[in-house]
Amino acid sequence: MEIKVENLNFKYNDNDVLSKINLKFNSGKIYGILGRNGSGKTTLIKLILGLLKQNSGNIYIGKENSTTINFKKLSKLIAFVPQDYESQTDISVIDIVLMGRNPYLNTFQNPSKEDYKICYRVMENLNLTHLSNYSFSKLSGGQRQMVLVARAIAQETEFIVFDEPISNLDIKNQHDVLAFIKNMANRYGKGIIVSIHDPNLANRYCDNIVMLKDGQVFKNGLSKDVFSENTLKELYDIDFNFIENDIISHYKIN
Ligand SMILES: Nc1ncnc2c1ncn2[C@@H]1O[C@H](COP(=O)(O)OP(=O)(O)OP(=O)(O)O)[C@@H](O)[C@H]1O
Repeated sequence: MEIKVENLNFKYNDNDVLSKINLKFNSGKIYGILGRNGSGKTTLIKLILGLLKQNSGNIYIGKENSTTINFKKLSKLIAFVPQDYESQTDISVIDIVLMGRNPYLNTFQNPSKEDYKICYRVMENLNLTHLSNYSFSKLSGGQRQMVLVARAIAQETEFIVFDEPISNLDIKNQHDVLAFIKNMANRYGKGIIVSIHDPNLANRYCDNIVMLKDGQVFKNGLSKDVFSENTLKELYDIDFNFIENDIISHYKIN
């Protein structure tokens, strides 16, 4: 499947946030979206998910236009992992993961044994089984993030969109989640769109990179072609060095 963004423009009130965005995302690849705070990464993700409506331009999810596709159908094609999700209610972890099965259920239909099996398998793969009866609202930010990843995987969609999935995670979990995501793309052919701040991790795990700057696509291409010391300096306004395969940033304190 392909997600195609065509000549997209979006404003909040009178402020241009995204202008003339043209992008294509394909199944089986990981696309990292980079850009400084406020550059429009979350806005682009919300537009793809149909949570915001563009002022002009089109987004195609496969052959369907995002403005006319029905929500249930969209939920079987794209899953979303938000930055965080605060639940005030005392809902258990397994019930959160089971929400990933909602697109496959009719109104008032309870999840089947098969739905439970899918959710428990995903939780086992993410080492979350021991948390299944915990209250979601009492977990740490990082644990909540892992549970939201599990919910998205249980949704069994062609694409998964992650908004900064590793921002709350310790270094080991950052690599675990990104390696897991990479496996989803390489082994199961899922398309992954992930907004991410760390260029080093993006370089290591993403096939393609989209850099947003001043509301426009600044660079778009294969990671190996896009990442350079000059490009990163232009994007973030600090110096970078490439040492073998690692990208090291240098911030001078005056
Ligand atoms: N609800 C809103 N109303 C008005 N302006 C908004 C709203 N949400 C975001 N913006 C503005 O839109 C611009 C893009 O925001 P967005 O959240 O897409 O950036 P981002 O690249 O995801 O940032 P970050 O890295 O900090 O998460 C920013 O200038 C922000 O102030």
